[in-house]
Parts: sequence; C-alpha cells; structure tokens
Amino acid sequence: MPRLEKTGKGTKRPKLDWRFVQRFCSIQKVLFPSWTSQSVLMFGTLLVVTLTEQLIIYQVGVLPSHFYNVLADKDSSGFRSLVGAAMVLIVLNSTLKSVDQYICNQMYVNWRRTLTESLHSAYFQGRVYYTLNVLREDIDNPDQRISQDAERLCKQMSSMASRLIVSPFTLSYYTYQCFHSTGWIGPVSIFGYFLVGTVANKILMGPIVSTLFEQEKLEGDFRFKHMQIRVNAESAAFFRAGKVEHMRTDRRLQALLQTQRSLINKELWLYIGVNTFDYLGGFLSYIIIAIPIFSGIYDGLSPGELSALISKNAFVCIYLINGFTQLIDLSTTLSDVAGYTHRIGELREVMDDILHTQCDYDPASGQSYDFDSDFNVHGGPVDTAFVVEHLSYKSPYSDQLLVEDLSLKISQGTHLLIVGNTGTGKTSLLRVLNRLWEADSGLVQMTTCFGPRGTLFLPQKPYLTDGTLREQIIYPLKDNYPASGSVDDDRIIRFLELAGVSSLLKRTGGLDEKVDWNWYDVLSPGEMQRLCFARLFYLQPQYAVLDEATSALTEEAEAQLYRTCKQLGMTLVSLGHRSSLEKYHDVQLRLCGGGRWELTKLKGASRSSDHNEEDM
Ligand SMILES: Nc1ncnc2c1ncn2[C@@H]1O[C@H](COP(=O)(O)OP(=O)(O)OP(=O)(O)O)[C@@H](O)[C@H]1O
Repeated sequence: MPRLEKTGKGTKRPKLDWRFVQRFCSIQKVLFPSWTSQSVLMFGTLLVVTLTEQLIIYQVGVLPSHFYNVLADKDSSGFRSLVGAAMVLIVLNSTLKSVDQYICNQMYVNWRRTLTESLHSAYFQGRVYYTLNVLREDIDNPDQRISQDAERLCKQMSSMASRLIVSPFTLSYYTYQCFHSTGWIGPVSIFGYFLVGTVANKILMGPIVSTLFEQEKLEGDFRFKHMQIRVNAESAAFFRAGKVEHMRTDRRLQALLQTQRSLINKELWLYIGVNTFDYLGGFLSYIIIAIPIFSGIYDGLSPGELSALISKNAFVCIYLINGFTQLIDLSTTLSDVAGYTHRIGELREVMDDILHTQCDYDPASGQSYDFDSDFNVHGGPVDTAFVVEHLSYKSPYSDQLLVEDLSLKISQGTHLLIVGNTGTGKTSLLRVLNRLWEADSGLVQMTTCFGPRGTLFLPQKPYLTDGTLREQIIYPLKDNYPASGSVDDDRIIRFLELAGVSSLLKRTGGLDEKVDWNWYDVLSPGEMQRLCFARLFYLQPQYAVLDEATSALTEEAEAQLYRTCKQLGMTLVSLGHRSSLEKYHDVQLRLCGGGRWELTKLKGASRSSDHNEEDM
C-alpha cells in the first residue's frame, strides 16, 4: 500500500497571497457556474438595486439644502411639496436598503447551498469520506470545514457584496468629479493614499489570516471533543470520567480561547490602521487644496473665491475618499474571508487529490469502476465472490507486511473462517477485499456485485443510521427492496423475529414511526448486533462477510443466527476469536503475524502447508 504523505507539516501558513487568489477564484467558479445561474441573476439584481440606492441617497443628501431655501423664503407650498418629495425618497430609500439586505441574505443561502452541495458531492464520492477521516492526517476537521467554515465564508462574502459591487461605479463617478474640480492632483493624491493604506492593511491582515485558520481548527477540535463525550457518555460515566473529561475539554477550550485572544490582539492593529486611515482621509482634501495654495497657484483669488473653491473641492474629495475608506473598512471582513477560503480551498484540493490518486480500477482488467455501484462485477467464475492472488498488504504508515503472498478463492457454498491474534490483520484483509485499503502487491478481484444480490459486509462496529426501524433494516438501500408494500412489512417483521429483536417494533411503535432517540444510546451491543443480522436477512446477499458480528451474543444466539444465514442460502466469511464459530465453516484462514498465514480445512479436513493456494 502506498504510504500516504503527511503534507500538513510541509504546507505553508495560509496568507493573503497568490494561493489565496487561486483558491478564491476556484470557489467563485463553484458559486457562479454559468452566466445564467441563479447567483449571477441575484448579483445583477443586487447591482441594479444598489445603484438605484446610490441615486436616492444622493437625492436625500441634498434635501437639507432645499429645506434651508424654502424655510428662508417662508415658501409654504414649496415646503409642502418638499415634505412630500422627502417622504417618497425616504420610503424608497428604506425599501431599497431592505431589498438590498434581503437579496444579500438570499445570496448567502444560495451560495451556502451551492458550496456545501459541491463539497458533499466530492466528500461522498467513492470512499473519499473514509480516506479523509481515517487515513489522511494532513487535514483537520473536514466536518467543521463543510458545516461551519463554508457557512461563514458565504455569510462574510454576502455581507461584503453590496458594498463591493457598487464601488467601481461610485469610485469612477467621483474620480471624474474630483478631476473636474481639482485637476489631476486630487485623484492622484487620493489614489496614492489608498495605495499606501492598502499596503499597510495587507501587512496587518497577514497574521490575522493564519490565526483565523488556526482558530477554526481549534474550534473544530473543541466541538469534536464534545461530540466524543456525547457519543460515549455511558462508557465515560462507567469510568466516573467526569473530572478527567472536564479537564481535557477545558484544555481544548483554553487552547481555543488563547488563539482567539491572539486573533483579537492582531485585529487591534488592523482596527487602528483602518480607523487612522478613515480619519486621515477627512483631512486629505485640505492637504490636496493646500498644495496649490502654498505653491502660489491661487494667489490671484480673493479670500471669498478661495473659500468657495476649498468648500467645493472638499465636497468631491470627501466623497471619493469615502468610497475608498469603505473599501478599506472591509479589510477585517476580507481577512476572515481569506481564512475561510484557505480552509475550504485546502479541503477541496485534498479531496481532489484523493479522487485522483485512489486506484478505483480493477487491477485485472485495468478498467475503472464506481465504488458506490452495486454492480462492480468483473469477469470471473460465477460461483466465486473473491479471487485473491499473491496478495500482500500492510497498514497505513507501517512498513511491516501484515500478510504476504496470500492466494485464495472465496466460492459459493464454502464458508470461510478467518482467525488470528489481535492486530494480525484480519479486519485489514476485509478492508483490502472491500477496496478501502490498497494492496501492497498482488491481485484482489471481486467477482460478484456489492450489495443485496452479491456480497455484503457487516463491520465490527455495528453501524446504525438515523431514522425509523424500517430504515435501519433496509440500510444501505434507500427504498424498500423489492418494493412490495405489505409483503415487505411481513418479511421485515419475520426477520426481526428470527434475529430476536421483534421487541423493537413495540418500542418504536411501528416500522415507520420516527424515533427521537439515538439508536446507539438505547440499544445494547447485543441488540445492535441482532438488528444488523435482521438487516442481513432482509437483504439476503449471496455472500455475507461478518467481522466479529456475534461477539456480544451467547453461543445459542450465535447458532440460531448462523443457521438462519445458511437457510437463506448465504455463503459466510466470518472473522472471530471464538472456537464455537468453527462448526459453521468449512475452511479456516489463520493469520499468524509477520506476514505469515495458513489455510486449513475444517471438519476433519487435512491441514495444508503454509503459503499454499487452496481453491475453496
Ligand atoms: N487506520 C489505520 N491507520 C493505521 N494503522 C491501522 C489502521 N487501522 C488498523 N491499523 C493497524 O493495522 C493492524 C491490523 O489491524 P486489524 O484491524 O486488521 O487487526 P485485527 O487482526 O482485525 O485485530 P482484532 O482481532 O483486534 O480485530 C493493527 O496493528 C492496527 O493498529
């Protein structure tokens, strides 16, 4: 098995750099997939609304001067019509502002849906979710990234949207106005000032991006700790582990809070920078006008003309500066966006990498297959489930072979028992057969389909999904199989009885009653194992691979369940430590550790020598 590189240590600290731009653009491609997409339409509507809003704001801005005029002239009819116009403008303005906010919120939900669905489709493709959570150590908390970071990224982007979208228009308009009344000196000085402000803010934002990235990681760790306690509450309580868990959970909280404090400290400098930029901007217009005054260009003007010129210049310069300071004010939001962009971008890249490197192809035919499909059938004998030839495999991050040069066939009617000491690689063999792990060398061919009509695996930890009793039984099918209404109900009830868990029907109140409990909390380990057998009886695969599936049950219960499996025509591949299992199997594969194995015929059959292929 190729060793997975821990790329985490080698990766650079997330910054506001070219990598951020690349990741941001690739996320934008997801959010705006085409010119006719919903997001583009919403963005277009937002642009129209914000531009109209700007026009109205301008009209509202000049209202006071009109009021001065009509009041000074004691013009009552002018005053009445002005009040009417003011009311209309105010209603329009507040409506447009609310519509602007409304579109931003809709865009946020739309972006969140698009981004999360895109992450989901990569995450649940093939075995990416398994590799990401179990085998890759270079990426922290994928769940946190998908559920929280994606949400926050969309929220922050939507809060920036309306200010960003309108700025090119307002900036161009006021640059023109500024140039018109001050000549080149106004716009050039303001652009220069903005450039200095941007560089200063970029320097101040740098450490914030990486600290925010770290904070989100610790946030995920903290949440995971609470989830761990929630899932294992009973085991922890048996250990009277309240104090130790309290200490460990507090430790994670402290690490998180320390990083949050450090983030706030770094943000202080950014706030100082942003506020200084805002207030200095207020004076900039006077500095711009001071240059020609002190250089003697306006020496010919009277004091009255000069003050009119100053007031006119100050007005347009302040509008232009205001446009820029609004952009600079977005620095704090932008640093958040950068942090979240790096976290989502990194997740997308790792998932892409997994998808590209996973060898989802059949080594025999060289053809690719769909990991999730029921029909991953590749040519082979019809009465055989697996053909294994010269197989060697090891666990991830280990150089030691668990099994070396194993050859066997798993054929219909020949039940196989796999035994061996702890950690010798029994479950790992199932992982290799199920293609969760790649083999180091050799050939593994699955010659039946995966699922009800082929091979089904019952993992060591019973897996119970959320949902009704029927959904537990038919898992991993989404719908009844075969869809046959009440006949199916009768089958399910019969199999619940055969598995010894018909009492669950009474507890749940029926097959389709929604339950508000967590199945793991209310079922005993034995009940969980029996429920998994009821699932197996219902799905009736040709081959059932059982990993210590009866370890929590008595030998009598085990006998009953194995008998039923055989009556239903299943060929069994079992893993287990109990000698009582031998009588249900024909052949035994013993893993001896250090790569060695031996294959033995049970029921008095003669023992074959080490490393001998045996056709079963
Ligand atoms: N995800 C993993 N990453 C790294 N090592 C692993 C991983 N899963 C299993 N291993 C290691 O691989 C070895 C074989 O594990 P495996 O689960 O196959 O043991 P087993 O023979 O089934 O043991 P048991 O009888 O306890 O179930 C063990 O040393 C285990 O620690």
